[in-house]
Amino acid sequence: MTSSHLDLPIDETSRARLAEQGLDLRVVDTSDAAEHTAWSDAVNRGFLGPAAPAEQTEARRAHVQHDRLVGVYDPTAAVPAEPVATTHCWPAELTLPGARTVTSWAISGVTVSQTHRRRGIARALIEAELRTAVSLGLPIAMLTVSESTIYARFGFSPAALARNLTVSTRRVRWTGPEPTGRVHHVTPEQLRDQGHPIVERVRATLPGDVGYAATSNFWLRQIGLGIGDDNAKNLRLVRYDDIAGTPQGFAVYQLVEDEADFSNHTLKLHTLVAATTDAYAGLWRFVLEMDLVATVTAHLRPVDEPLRWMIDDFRAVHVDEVDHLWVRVLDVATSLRSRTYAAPGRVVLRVDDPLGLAAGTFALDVDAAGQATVAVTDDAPDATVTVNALGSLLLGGVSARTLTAAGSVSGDAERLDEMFRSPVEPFLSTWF
Ligand SMILES: CC(=O)SCCNC(=O)CCNC(=O)[C@H](O)C(C)(C)COP(=O)(O)OP(=O)(O)OC[C@H]1O[C@@H](n2cnc3c(N)ncnc32)[C@H](O)[C@@H]1OP(=O)(O)O
Repeated sequence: MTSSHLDLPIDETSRARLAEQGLDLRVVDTSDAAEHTAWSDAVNRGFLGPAAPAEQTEARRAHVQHDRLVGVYDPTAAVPAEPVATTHCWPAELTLPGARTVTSWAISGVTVSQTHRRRGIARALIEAELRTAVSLGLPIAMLTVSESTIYARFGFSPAALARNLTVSTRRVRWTGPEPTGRVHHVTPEQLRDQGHPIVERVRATLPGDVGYAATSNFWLRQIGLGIGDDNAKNLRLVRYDDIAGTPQGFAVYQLVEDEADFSNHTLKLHTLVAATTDAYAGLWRFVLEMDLVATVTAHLRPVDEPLRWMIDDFRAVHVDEVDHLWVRVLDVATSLRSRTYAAPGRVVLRVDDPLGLAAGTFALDVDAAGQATVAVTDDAPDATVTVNALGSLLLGGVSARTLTAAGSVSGDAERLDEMFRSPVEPFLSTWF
């Protein structure tokens, strides 16, 4: 990296563009409680949430000390200290196929006040963050989205999908493996220490997953210890230990009563993380066979979830698929080098990028072990891809044939699929 993300100055191009509108683009000083509070209040309002109590906002400040917060300020606004637009970015580890990780630029907290919308402020902010990531030497930017209509224009594309499941548990008989371990009810404090190492073990091999620290609000909110979590009291936590007593998985859920029929509860499964297939079976079976429950809903589950192959009624599970992790390649050679490939070979890729950040022609040579070397080349391309398509292909979960049909890939899709497809479907297990 050329510089730390905390001391890199604000992007000059976007600063100048917004200054023409009388707006001031700057990095928020997180050591200044009032400045952070004003930024945080703007984010809450931008995402249509309630105002947060002062002590919660102050507690959150500790969690953003290593992040880059940006605000756009309008000196003519009635409350000029409160930004009219925000972003929140930090470097995070993204897993790629082959259990490789690459530090990428996570972009979050993108809001523009309703009073200032549709005059190019979000565009200035996003383009600034892309150039910031390039300045930091980070090859990829990534985000999760509130609406799937916003980010393609900036070169992002869905790279890991997710599923929401609804299971009619009365139709289900378990036909999967007999779990050999044991489920324990645990406290949030127990899971705080025991659960995060399991999350890390899974993340290390799961393309699309993104790392977060054991002290982060991302982790703490999953187990009911997040700041200002009104729902925490409703959460139930279980841990799965293998036959030797080693924790191998956990689940977090809550129960919702049907007031007309006490035997008709819904179990909302918030999280189920399993580092072994035995733990996976043990936790799902526990959830599916709970008395007084007729429906299990599970949000944010992997596309290749084995569950339906472990019960006798495939149609007891209703599946809804959504986009989840969006990826934007900034440095093609480093991105392509940062993963392994399913088949050896050579492919010359031309990458088209309207923003000009990643455009070029690159020769990808993969050896018998799946390791890549990448070089800029003048050779004729075997395939041409948009930068959006490259982001989707990079994680291995979207086929080049599909993207050819969609018009974002042309050329030798068959060879791209042989090389790029991942045996594990990419999945991001959190929101950010
Ligand atoms: C990673 C994240 O944080 S995801 C969260 C995104 N934020 C939200 O959903 C909060 C509520 N919405 C907002 O705060 C704002 O409406 C934003 C951030 C979505 C857009 O901000 P604006 O400043 O109005 O966008 P801006 O004027 O820069 O528009 C940029 C482009 O995106 C388009 N665009 C903006 N918002 C939307 C939208 N909601 N849906 C589709 N297109 C959109 C514009 O038409 C424009 O297109 P063009 O440049 O190709 O002609």
